[in-house]
Amino acid sequence: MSQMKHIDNTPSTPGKFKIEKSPYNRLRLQFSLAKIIFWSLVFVGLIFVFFYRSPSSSSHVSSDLFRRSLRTSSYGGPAWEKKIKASAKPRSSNGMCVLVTGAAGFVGTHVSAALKRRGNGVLGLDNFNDYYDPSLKRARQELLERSGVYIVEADINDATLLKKLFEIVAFTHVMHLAAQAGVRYAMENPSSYVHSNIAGLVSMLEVCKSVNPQPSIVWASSSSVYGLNTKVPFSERDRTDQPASLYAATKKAGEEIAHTYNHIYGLSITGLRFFTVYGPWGRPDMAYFFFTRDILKGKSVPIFEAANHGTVARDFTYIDDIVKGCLGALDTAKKSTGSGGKKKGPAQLRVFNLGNTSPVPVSDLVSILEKLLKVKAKRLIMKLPRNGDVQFTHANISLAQKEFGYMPTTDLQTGLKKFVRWYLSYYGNGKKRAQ
Ligand SMILES: O=C(O)[C@H]1O[C@H](OP(=O)(O)OP(=O)(O)OC[C@H]2O[C@@H](n3ccc(=O)[nH]c3=O)[C@H](O)[C@@H]2O)[C@H](O)[C@@H](O)[C@H]1O
Repeated sequence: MSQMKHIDNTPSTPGKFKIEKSPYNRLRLQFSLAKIIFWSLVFVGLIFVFFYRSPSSSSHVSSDLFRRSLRTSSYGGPAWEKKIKASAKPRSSNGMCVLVTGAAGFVGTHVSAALKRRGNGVLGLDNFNDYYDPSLKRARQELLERSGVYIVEADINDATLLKKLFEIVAFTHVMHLAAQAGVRYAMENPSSYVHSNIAGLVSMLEVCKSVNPQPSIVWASSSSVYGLNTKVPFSERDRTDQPASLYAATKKAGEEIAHTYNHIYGLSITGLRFFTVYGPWGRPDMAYFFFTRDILKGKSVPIFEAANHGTVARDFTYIDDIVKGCLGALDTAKKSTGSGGKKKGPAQLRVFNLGNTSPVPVSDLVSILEKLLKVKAKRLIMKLPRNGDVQFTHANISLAQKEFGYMPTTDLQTGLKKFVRWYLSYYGNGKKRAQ
């Protein structure tokens, strides 16, 4: 301290000592100080405004996120509640009543329609984001509306809305399919995966744990959690700690989050690891879909190849088989044991592979499409990019088979035939094409 005092009192120049002695100069110094502070504040303010408003800063990502998924349309009112109740009403009084998130998505549409067909009450929820052509989602919505399924347009991060839905309807089950899909897109827009697959999942589980009665939850995990695992076929007991993409990492995180909510709150939770699901009304970002579009357009088709001409293969699984698996999981889901945020006893926690058990090389997929479309593909062999892809997937389905009789019956040739028929009828034979 005494040393500090010494330093403070020692002028670096004799002149400086004199300035501080004169009252006039002290006034001038205070005035200059005030000026410096003023201009510093102006400068800091300008920097703040620049970064806050800059389109290339991180705010771009958040505004993009907002545009893509936080769009929650206005809701409420007696007419709105009436629509919800009508959609969610099961045919028989003891029937299942299911909230399907991601209902305008590929799997969500098929599962919602199947549940409604067999007499369950179904309410859809979807944010209709533009990850891929939203008009396809709107067309799926029309399809569902015709069969009596209403879709509420909102994001799963909107907890107020979720709570409101549970106030209107005591859902027995939640089929949680809303997610940011796609393995490669995770490098372009990583925050969208965190937003939907992690924050969105937690938002949904938070509401489910606090309502009374708690619903049973079945949700979409992914074959991608096996990542760099090389032991085939992939079994639920295999390691899943080497994800190759952020998509896979968020799905793996989802499985751990599910464990936590099961453990603390007694929620009954079943995760389904889907293996490359394809079929009519599918996702335009997936290879079989845009290969079809590009073969018809005469554009080249990039076919990935592993090192040393290694085959890249997928356990492509047809949508109808996946729907059967989803319904089987819902039907065998036990009740949650907690209520109002408190656990009363141990609850069911399961994970199942839903695959086809017969991987097909991507080049064979292209050959099948060529035959069905009667057009030769312009093949462009490319090195498997290091952006999230794994070389192969192959499901062991014995667990799902044992638990609820899951047994896929559609081979790739048969499934693609149905897909191509739908594609041509939906987009027209070369007239209206997928974007
Ligand atoms: O099972 C899953 O959990 C995931 O399945 C799906 O991922 P993937 O199996 O990667 O499907 P998809 O992109 O159709 O590529 C198919 C094949 O074509 C190869 N492929 C792909 C693109 C390309 O340009 N060329 C190519 O050869 C590519 O290497 C691959 O071998 C879902 O998109 C994902 O959301 C998730 O659900």
